[in-house]
Amino acid sequence: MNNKYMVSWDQLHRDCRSLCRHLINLEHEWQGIIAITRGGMIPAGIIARELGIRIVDTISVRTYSHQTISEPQVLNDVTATQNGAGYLLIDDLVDTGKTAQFVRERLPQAYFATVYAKPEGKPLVDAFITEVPQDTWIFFPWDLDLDYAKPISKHADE
Ligand SMILES: O=P(O)(O)OC[C@H]1O[C@H](OP(=O)(O)OP(=O)(O)O)[C@H](O)[C@@H]1O
Ligand SMILES: Nc1nc2[nH]cnc2c(=O)[nH]1
Ligand SMILES: [Mg+2]
Repeated sequence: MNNKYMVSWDQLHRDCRSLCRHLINLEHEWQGIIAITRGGMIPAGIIARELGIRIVDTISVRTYSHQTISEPQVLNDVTATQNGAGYLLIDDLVDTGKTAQFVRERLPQAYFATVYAKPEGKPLVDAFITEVPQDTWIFFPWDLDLDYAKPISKHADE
């Protein structure tokens, strides 16, 4: 994928807090949160803090190896609930929707929210905050490093 969308820790925190405001406006008493690991873990932690939720479970699903998609694989299943009723289901993003569809089949009653969404996958989630184009790869702060940036003009260092 040629285009990149780089997310800083600040932006991630802001976008997670925007998602929290949406969730609070639903005025629902959540039983707990289920994070889809690994990507959903940091957003789920921020949401747990803002909403005062202390029960956080996980379902570990792997669909990608770097940027190559394959079939979703459950590496560790959720334990707290049968069908997700009363739970918030949190992932970092929905792209093709393959992971979301797979998890939804297991937890059909959960309220599914992601921080970022691409057009193909967005119909599969109940809520998201920021839309990113389909041809763009999202880089999260936990995958990035602070590094030297070359000047935009090729004459700048002369
Ligand atoms: O909508 P999709 O096309 O299915 O892509 C979205 C999924 O891909 C990433 O997970 P990944 O499989 O890379 O595992 P990870 O969360 O452990 O990094 C991301 O965290 C979502 O869970
Ligand atoms: N980090 C990251 N993981 C993904 N998994 C599926 N799409 C994406 C993406 O755009 N960025
Ligand atoms: Mg994931």
